[in-house]
Amino acid sequence: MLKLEGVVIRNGAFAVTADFEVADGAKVAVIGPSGAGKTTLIEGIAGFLAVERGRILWDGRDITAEPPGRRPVAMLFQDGNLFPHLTVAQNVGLGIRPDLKLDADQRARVARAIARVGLAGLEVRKPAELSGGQQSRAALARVLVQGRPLVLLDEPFAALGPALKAEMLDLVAGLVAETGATLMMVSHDPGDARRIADQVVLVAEGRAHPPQETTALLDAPPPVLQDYLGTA
Ligand SMILES: Nc1ncnc2c1ncn2[C@@H]1O[C@H](COP(=O)(O)OP(=O)(O)OP(=O)(O)O)[C@@H](O)[C@H]1O
Repeated sequence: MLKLEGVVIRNGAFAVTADFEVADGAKVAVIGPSGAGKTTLIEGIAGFLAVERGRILWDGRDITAEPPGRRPVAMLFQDGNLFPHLTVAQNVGLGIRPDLKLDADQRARVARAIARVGLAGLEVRKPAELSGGQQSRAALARVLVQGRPLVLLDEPFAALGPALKAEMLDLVAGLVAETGATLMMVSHDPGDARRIADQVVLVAEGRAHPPQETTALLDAPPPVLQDYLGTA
């Protein structure tokens, strides 16, 4: 279980506060107005931004001071997920070892992850030789191969068209269901939350609110969310 205990995460002059728990295996969308602090929250949990106050716990273990690579976290960013000079297999292999010195078992794990996201046969291609959707799949394979129990996505599919985005969201939902991982996904689209998230963390006015049931929140949004959704 992820627990944020009186957490304050700072990003320059801006700070976001969070004090809540996320249950194991939950699928949580992080939504809220632009600039409200969604990325700040996710990067604080991942360890790319320091926690100024409070503690982050995973299964009771204090991970507040751990570097990103030691946290139980795999993260997918908005862009720049793939290295252009490396093949699909090498990009995925980075999820296991940054120096890419993989043994036979590890190479087999890479192959399985690539097959699971539907890219079997494309292992030796470079990112520029893939479509946008295929690039997203390769980035997801790298998340999968890490086998981490907490998956953080920061709007990784924003550049894809609606049909392709829906396909990728369903793939993400399937992958986390298979592995039992907990998912937190930043999105600007409430439709994404309805599609795969059972809960929503609303980030607004410098505060990340505790997870609420997706349909209940989106069907009866509080004023700050109404403004954002344009339903006020
Ligand atoms: N490096 C930085 N230094 C100072 N302020 C920053 C920095 N990065 C972001 N901010 C500010 O922190 C606030 C929160 O940014 P953040 O990216 O977390 O918001 P967000 O909710 O993810 O926004 P968006 O939906 O537009 O991506 C914003 O007001 C932003 O201007």
